[in-house]
Amino acid sequence: MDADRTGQSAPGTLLSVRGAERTFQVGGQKIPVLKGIDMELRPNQLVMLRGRSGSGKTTLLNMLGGLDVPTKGEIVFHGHAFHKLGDEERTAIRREKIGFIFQTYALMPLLSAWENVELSLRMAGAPRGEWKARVSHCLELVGLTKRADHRPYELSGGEQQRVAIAKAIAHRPAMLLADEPTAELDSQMGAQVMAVFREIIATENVTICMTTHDPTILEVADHVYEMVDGRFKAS
Ligand SMILES: Nc1ncnc2c1ncn2[C@@H]1O[C@H](COP(=O)(O)OP(=O)(O)OP(=O)(O)O)[C@@H](O)[C@H]1O
Repeated sequence: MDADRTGQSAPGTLLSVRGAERTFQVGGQKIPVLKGIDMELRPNQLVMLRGRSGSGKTTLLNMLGGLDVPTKGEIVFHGHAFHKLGDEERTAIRREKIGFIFQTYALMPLLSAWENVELSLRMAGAPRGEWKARVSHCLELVGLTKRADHRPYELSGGEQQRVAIAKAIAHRPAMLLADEPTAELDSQMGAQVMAVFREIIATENVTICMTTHDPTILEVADHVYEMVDGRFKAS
């Protein structure tokens, strides 16, 4: 990779965002959604983005994961300057180093929990000989060893979200991005998901950045960024 496409960030930084703006063009109109974001993610952190609906959390999360690029500003992940890379290059980095978790689990309905996690290793191109041990380890981490043969419809919402977490970490990403991962869960199941997140950070060398509306789970975060109308409120 040439020097132009690599980025420098401070030592110990996994991801850095500098002056990021995102404007969408709708019809003839320009709509500014992110208006100058600066943030940092360090290894083994749990970071939360909170803010009202429409404040720009999902737009930012998409940029952190290289699904979208800023109109202006810089995003450097793991030494890769996302703002200078094309779709294909960002996709390749994403496949290898980033995991995603969504509000609505995103599992394959006809596959068992085990097969869902295995699919993620298959897609990442992990050697077949490693699948069994890794799937088993990931399901154990999320406390679902006994549910390995169940299909999503045979699992509770919280269990399905934990399968989705096992699936997202199977290929050993450095960063996990989660958009409202507890929004569909009751408070007990939400707390279980947060406990799993803390466990994964402690044992899998991963940083998690998630959006949330739920004030009760903010206290487990290492850092909270509050977003108001496309900017971070000073904390
Ligand atoms: N592709 C797009 N084109 C035009 N406008 C967009 C696009 N994506 C997002 N927006 C607008 O940007 C604003 C922020 O949306 P975003 O989904 O980032 O907010 P959010 O904070 O994640 O909200 P929620 O909590 O409801 O998910 C909204 O007004 C939305 O309509």
